[in-house]
Amino acid sequence: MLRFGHCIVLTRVGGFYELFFDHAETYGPLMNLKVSKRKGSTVPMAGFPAHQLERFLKILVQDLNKSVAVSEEIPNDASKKVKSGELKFDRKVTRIITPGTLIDESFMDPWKNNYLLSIHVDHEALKSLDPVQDTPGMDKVPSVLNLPRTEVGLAWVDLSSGDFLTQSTDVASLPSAVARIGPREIILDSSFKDQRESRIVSMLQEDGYVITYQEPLGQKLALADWIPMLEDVIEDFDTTNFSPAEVAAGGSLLHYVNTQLQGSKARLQAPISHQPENFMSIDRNSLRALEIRTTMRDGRQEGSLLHTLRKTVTKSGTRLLIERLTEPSMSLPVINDRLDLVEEMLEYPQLQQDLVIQLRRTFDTLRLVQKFSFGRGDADDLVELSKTIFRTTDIANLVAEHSSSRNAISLDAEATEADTRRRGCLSSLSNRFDLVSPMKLASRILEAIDEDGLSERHRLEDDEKSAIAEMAQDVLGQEAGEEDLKQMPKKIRPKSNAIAPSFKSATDGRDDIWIMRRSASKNLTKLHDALDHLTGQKTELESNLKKRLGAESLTLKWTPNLGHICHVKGKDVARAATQLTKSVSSTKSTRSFHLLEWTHLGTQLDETRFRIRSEETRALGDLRAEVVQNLVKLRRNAAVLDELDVACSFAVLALEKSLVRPILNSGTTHNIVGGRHPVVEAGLGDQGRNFTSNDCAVGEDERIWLITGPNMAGKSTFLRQNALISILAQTGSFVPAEYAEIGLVDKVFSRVGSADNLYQDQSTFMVEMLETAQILKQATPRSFVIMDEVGRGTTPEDGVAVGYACLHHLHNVNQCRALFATHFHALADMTKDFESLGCYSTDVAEEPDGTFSYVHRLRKGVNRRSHALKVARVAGLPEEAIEIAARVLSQSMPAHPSTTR
Ligand SMILES: Nc1ncnc2c1ncn2[C@@H]1O[C@H](COP(=O)(O)OP(=O)(O)OP(=O)(O)O)[C@@H](O)[C@H]1O
Repeated sequence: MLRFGHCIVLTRVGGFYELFFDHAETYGPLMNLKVSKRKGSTVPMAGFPAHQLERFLKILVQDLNKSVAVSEEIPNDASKKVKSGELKFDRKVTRIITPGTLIDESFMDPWKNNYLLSIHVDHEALKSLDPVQDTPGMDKVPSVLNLPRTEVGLAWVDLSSGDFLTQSTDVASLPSAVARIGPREIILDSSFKDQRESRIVSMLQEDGYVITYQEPLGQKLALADWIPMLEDVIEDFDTTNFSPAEVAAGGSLLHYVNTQLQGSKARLQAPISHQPENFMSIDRNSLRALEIRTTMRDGRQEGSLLHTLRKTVTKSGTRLLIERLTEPSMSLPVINDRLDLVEEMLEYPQLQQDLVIQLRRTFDTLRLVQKFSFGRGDADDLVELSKTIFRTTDIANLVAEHSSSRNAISLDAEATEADTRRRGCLSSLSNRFDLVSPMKLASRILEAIDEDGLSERHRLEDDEKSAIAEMAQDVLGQEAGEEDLKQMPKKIRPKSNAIAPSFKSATDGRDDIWIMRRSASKNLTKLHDALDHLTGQKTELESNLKKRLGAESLTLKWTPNLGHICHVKGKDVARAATQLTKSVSSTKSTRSFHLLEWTHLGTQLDETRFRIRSEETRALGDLRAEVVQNLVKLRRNAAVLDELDVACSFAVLALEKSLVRPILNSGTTHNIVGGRHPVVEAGLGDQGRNFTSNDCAVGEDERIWLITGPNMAGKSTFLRQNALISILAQTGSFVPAEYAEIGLVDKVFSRVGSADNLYQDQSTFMVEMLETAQILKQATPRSFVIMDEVGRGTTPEDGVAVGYACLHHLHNVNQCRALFATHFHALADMTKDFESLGCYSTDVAEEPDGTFSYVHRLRKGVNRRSHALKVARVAGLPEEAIEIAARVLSQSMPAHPSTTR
C-alpha cells in the first residue's frame, strides 16, 4: 500500500480479494462490503470472492475513477509444494488498472474508444511567453485562451485496440483537441501543478476529465525506446513525422503504460502522427452545441447526431464512425472516395445487404488481437478470431466478385468518369485485404480447438462457479476473514485439510473434457492414445474386480481426501468386508478401500491427463504466438471491414432519410437547397410532424446571413443544420438536402447558448465572450461560423454593440461564412453597408381568430417582431402578467412591420 500510494490495493487471499486498513474503511462501504476484523487483529478488512473481481473493478475504476493495484498470488514452485503437501504463494502487484488503461474488462464500452492521453507542454517556453502573469484579475479567468501559442504535444493510446496516435497543437487549440479525442484519463507530469499550467488543468477539470499526475522520467524515452512496445512490422513508423513535443508526450504515455502493466508486454500499433491540417476542426463548443456525440442538456447519446445516424453493425465500425464524425476530412480525394463507396452501395443494394450479413457475423478483431498482444487471449478468443477471418474472406470475395463483374460490364458499356472512379475505389479496397497467412492461422485454430469440448467446459464452469471458489478457498481458507467465509453460501464454504487446487484439477478425472482436438499436435495424439489405453485398462480392472469380489456396485474412484479408492455400496459392503483387508472409510451402506493395482493405474491416468493439459496449454500458446505474428495483417483487414461497415451504414441512412450526395470543391461557398436538420427532423417525424426545409447560400455574394425572427421559429435549428451538413459532407456521408454544393470547411465554430460556469467564477456573459473571442481569433476565410444571439447576456445597448462588433470582425477580418441569429434587429440597420451580408427571417402566421403558427421557412428580409408574448402564453405565464407585458410593449415601441432590405 505504501509503494502504490496512489492506488487502492486489492490483495488476493485464497478465494478472495481483500482491502485492508483505511482502504477497507473508505471503500468497503462504497462497494457494499462489510468491514470486519479478524479475531485478535486490529486491522480492518473488507473482501469479496475472487470471481467477482470485474464487478468490483467496475465500481472502483469505471464509476469512481480510481486506480486499483491488483496484488495476485503467484504460486512458487508448485511441484515441491505438492510433495510436501503445503502450498504457498508469493504476492505481487501484477497490474494497475486505471480508467484509461483498461484492456479487456467486461465493463468497457465496446462501442467507444477508451483513450489514455498524455499532454506535454514546454514549460520554459510557456514561462517566457506568458503575457497574462502581470494582468490584474486575469488569473480569475481559468481560460487557456489567454495562454500563448506554445507548442503542446499530445499522445494517446487505446490499450484495448492498440490504436496509438500523436499530435502537435498549441495551448489555445488544446481544449478542442482534447474534446475531439475524448480521453477517459489524462496523464500530466507533476510540474503541471505549477501556477501557469494550472490554467490548463482548470480547463481539463472543468470539462470533467480524470487527471493523473506522473513524476517525470529522469531519462526521457526516445523514439527508439518505443519500438519494443510496437507491433512487429512497423514500416509505417517514420520517426521524422514526430515533433519533439509529440515525442515527449509519447514517451511519458508509454512510461505510464509500462508502469500500469507492471512488466507485461504491450504491442501497440505503430503510432500515427495526426496532422490537424488534414482534418476539419470542430471546436470544443461546437462538438457540444451541435450535439455530435451526446446531447447538450443531459450528455446522453440518445438525441445526438450519432444516435440518429448510427446504422453501423459492428463495434469497431461504430468507433470509426465516431472518429470520422468528430474529425471530418479536409481532403477532396478522401471525401470523394468515401462518397463513391456509399454511392456504390446505394446502387447495388444486394452487395450492401450481403456485406452487412457477413459483417454482423464478425467479432471485434482489434480488441481480440490486442488481448493476444498482452498474452491474454484464450481458446474462445481464438475461435472468435478464426471465425472473423473466415467471414473476412467471404467479404473480400464479395467485394472482389462485385468488382470484377462491374469491370466486365463496363467493357461493353461506355463508362462515365464517375463510374470509373467508383469501380476503382472498390477494387483498391479489395486489394487492401491480406488474407493468405491469416487464413492459414484461422484453419489451424479451427483444426486444433474442439468447440464442442469448449462449450462443454463452459457449461461445467457455469455449473460449478461456486465450486471454483471453493477450490481456491481450500488453499488458504484460514487466511480469509471469518466474516468473508460467512458471506459465502454454505455449500461452497471451504472444508478443512483440503488438497491444493492445482493438484486436484490435475488428478480429478471428473473433468475429462478437452478443449483441443487430439489431432492438434503429434504429442496430443500420442497422449490421447495412451489415455485411451489406460482407460481401457481401468475398465478391465473394474470388471475383473467385480467378478473377483462378486461386487456389482464396485467403482474405481479418486477423492480429494482418500486418493485412489475402490468403492462399493449396498449388499456388496458385507461381501467386500469379508474378502478384503482394511477399509479406509466406511459407512453403513458404503465402503472404500485402497488397492495397489488401482492406485498404480490411477496415478498413471492422472499423470497422462496432466500431460494432456500441459500439452493443450503449450499448443494454445503456439496459436497465440501465431496470432501475434499476424497482428499487422489482422489489424489491416479489420480496418477494411470498418470502412465497409461505415459505407454500408451511410447507404442505409441515405435511403431511409432521403439524403443526397454533396458536391465538394475547394471554393468557399455553401450552397444548400432544401436543407434539413437530421435530428430535429427525426424527432418531429416521431410525432407525425413535418420538417420545413430551407435553402442557404453563403460564401458567394453574401458571406454572412443575419437572421431575425420570432422566438421558436427555427433560427437555431437553421444555423445548426447548416453546420451539420458541412460536417456530414466532409465525413463522407450523404446529406439531408435536395442539393448541396460545399467548399471545404477548415473549422466549424458555434457560439450558441451554453450553461453558465458559476463554479469557475464565470458569468453567462463571460462564457459568451470567451467563446466569441476564440471564434474571432481563430476563424479563417475557409471557416464556417454559427452565432446565436451573441450579446444577449448583457444590456440591450451593450448587446447590440457587441453583436455589431462581432459582425464587423467576421465580415472584414475573418471573412468566413457565417450565420448570425439575433433578436437585435437594429443590427440589420447598422450593417446596411456591409456588402457581403444578407438579412433573412422566419415568421409567425396569425389567424383572424387569434391563433398562430410558426412559419419555419426563411425569407429575405428582417423580422422586427419576436412574438415573445405568444410563446409566453403557450408556456403558461399568468394572463395578468401577459396583459401587463402587452401594455408595456405597446407604449414603449410602435409596431414595426417586417421589412425587406
Ligand atoms: N424547419 C423547421 N421545420 C419544422 N419545425 C421546426 C423547424 N425549425 C425548428 N422547428 C421546431 O421549432 C422548435 C424551435 O426551434 P428553434 O430553437 O430553432 O427556434 P429559435 O427561432 O431559435 O427560437 P429562440 O429564438 O426562442 O431561441 C424546434 O425545436 C422544432 O421543434
